[in-house]
This record gives sequence, C-alpha cells and structure tokens, in this order.
Amino acid sequence: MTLIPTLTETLSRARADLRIGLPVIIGSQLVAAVETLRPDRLETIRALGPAVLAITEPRARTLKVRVYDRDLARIEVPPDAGLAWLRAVADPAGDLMTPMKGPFRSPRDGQVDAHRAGIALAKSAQLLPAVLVVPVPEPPEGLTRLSPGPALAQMATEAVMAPVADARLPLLSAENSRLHIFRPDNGEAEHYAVEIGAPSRAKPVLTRLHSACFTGDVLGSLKCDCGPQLHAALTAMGQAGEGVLLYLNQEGRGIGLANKMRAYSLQNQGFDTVEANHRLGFEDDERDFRIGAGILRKMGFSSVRLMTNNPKKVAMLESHGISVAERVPLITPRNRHNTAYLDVKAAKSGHLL
Ligand SMILES: Nc1nc2c(ncn2[C@@H]2O[C@H](COP(=O)(O)OP(=O)(O)OP(=O)(O)O)[C@@H](O)[C@H]2O)c(=O)[nH]1
Ligand SMILES: [Zn+2]
Repeated sequence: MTLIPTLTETLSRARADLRIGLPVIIGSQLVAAVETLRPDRLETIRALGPAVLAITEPRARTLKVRVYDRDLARIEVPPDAGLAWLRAVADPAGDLMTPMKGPFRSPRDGQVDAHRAGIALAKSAQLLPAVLVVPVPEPPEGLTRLSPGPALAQMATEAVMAPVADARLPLLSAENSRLHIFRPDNGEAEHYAVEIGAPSRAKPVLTRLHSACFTGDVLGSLKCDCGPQLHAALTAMGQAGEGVLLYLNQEGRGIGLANKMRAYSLQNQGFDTVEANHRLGFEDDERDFRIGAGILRKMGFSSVRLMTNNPKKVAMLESHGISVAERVPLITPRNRHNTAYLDVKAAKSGHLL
C-alpha cells in the first residue's frame, strides 16, 4: 500500500485544517472557514485576489442575499471589509442588535463546486457554514489540496464503521450490559452501542437511536427531552432483559455543541429551534441517519422495534437495510422549559407527540 493519503484521509486532514484556522486548496480556489480565520491570515489571503464569502441558502434568506446557486450564495467581499464584517455575515448573534445592511453584491457566473465543498467541510468540522474563497491560479505550498467534485462525492458517501473495543458494563437500569465502541473510517466522531442482555439476531430487537445531548443527557437540562428519553429507553430495555441503545455522537442534531449553544442563544432572543438552526445557516437537522443503520448491520441486527417519535428515523432505517417491525413511542414529561420545544418538533419536524 502506498503512503500517499487517500481522498478520505485528505478530507479528514482538511477538516482539521479548517478547525485550526488554516485554509485549504479546493480545485483552484483557496478556502478558509470564517469562524477560525485570524486577522493576520486574512490580510495575507486578501492580498491574493478578489474574495467572495460563500454562505448557505438558509443564512442567505435571513440576510436577504440573492441565491443564484441553489443551496448556497456568494457575496463579494467589499475591499474595506475586515474580519468583523465577515463574522457578522457568518454569525447571526448580532442580527437583531446590529443588522447587516446590504446591498450585497452576488456574482452569478462561474463554478461553485469549490465553494460547496468548502461549506460541506466547514459543516463537518462543526464550524459555522461560511467560507472565504479566493481564486489562486498558483496555490501556495504546504496547504491541503482537494478536487471539488471527488471531495463532494466522497463526503456524501456512507462512512464505514469498525468495531474497536467492547466490554461488560453493568448499569443501574440493566446489570447485564456491554458497551461497544465503533470508529468511522473518515476521522469523524466515534459512536457507541449499549447492548443489553443477549438479544437474538433472528428477531426484531428493542432499539433506540439516541443522538448525543450533553446538556440533556449529562447536565439534566430542562430545555429538551433527551435525558429523560435516554433513561426511559435504558429502563425499558432493562425491564425487557434485552435491547440495543446506540449513542450517536451527533450533538445538536449534528451541528455540534458550540453551534447548539449559538442556537440556544438565538432561542433566548425568541427564535424557535428550527428558526435558530436556519439563521445559523444549517438545515433543521444535519444528522447523518445512515450511521445508526450501519452500526446495527455491523452488530448483526436486521430488524428492530424502534423507540422513537421521529418518523424520519423509521424511514431512514428502512431505506438502509434495517426493517422496523414496530415503532415504540417514547413520551417523556413536559415542563415549562421544554413544552414550546416539543410543540415545534411536532409542528415543524413531523414528530408524533
Ligand atoms: N440544533 C439543536 N439541537 C438540539 C436542540 N435541542 C436538542 N437538540 C439535539 O437534538 C437531538 C435530539 O435527538 P433525539 O432525541 O435522538 O432525536 P429526535 O429527532 O428528537 O427523535 P426521537 O427519537 O423521537 O427522540 C440531540 O442531538 C440534541 O442535542 C436545539 O434546540 N437545537
Ligand atoms: Zn437534548
């Protein structure tokens, strides 16, 4: 085997580069994440040529920027615009106090694959989806290089999950349990499976796909239903004597904890959970639901009784080789902090509550 990095490995490097504030080269464009860009580097980048800022369609809608490229919009960066201007376009925190005023000039022509790949990389690095893009006919040495088309195609493929380690882990809710760790081949977060009892692989297994919620699962936040859902699922599996709970590290419906806190801050300004995601430039739900199906298949399960109120989880499993024999509702108590959130999930996200 050659020592030259594969595309998957190069993408993983590029993601790390953006997180630490290094630009990457995509095709013939230099691409930098606005969130991690430092002032001295911005100056060097601006000296290379005319820059555009690429943002997603939901962020563009908030800023009333014209969208000519379907899922993304480009804004010409004015000559006198500095880091504060770029950050104000990228980050909605100041939208209400100091609204961004146009007119924004949006180019219509040219290729946008590099911009699109840059935004996808920023999202997978759990950064704000806004990237500065400058054409570089002669790319500087030392930066990670990608081709836009193959990069986009590779990012859209399903990660391969490898079992890494597992051990017995007696739980309060189920003494006879094992924790399994799965590692994806794309350098992204590891995911966990709690196997309770010794469920048969030949019949539907009681299953929960739980997305990480540090605030709810660990801190006992009252703003969402995650903590109570996690414990209710484990308790039900303990009582049944068997089950599988997948703990998927897709915090904040896939946007990461930092962005989730940005979303909470917008919710404190009066926006609901879906509007907050959109103002930040994300879709309502950025989770890759294939991960859960992949882990279940790896564990030898092909049929589940799924504990969820989210019909999309059912549909996703069905379309990725896991049949859902039954949907088991998972209703937890309301309180004055989570009731509006639960109503929005029902009204806008199709949850059956
Ligand atoms: N972006 C964002 N994420 C949130 C917010 N509140 C909770 N979350 C995240 O939402 C996810 C909830 O995941 P789940 O409970 O597995 O999924 P679900 O889609 O609600 O479906 P159920 O199976 O019915 O619970 C977790 O990743 C939480 O961190 C919010 O206001 N904004
Ligand atoms: Zn939560």
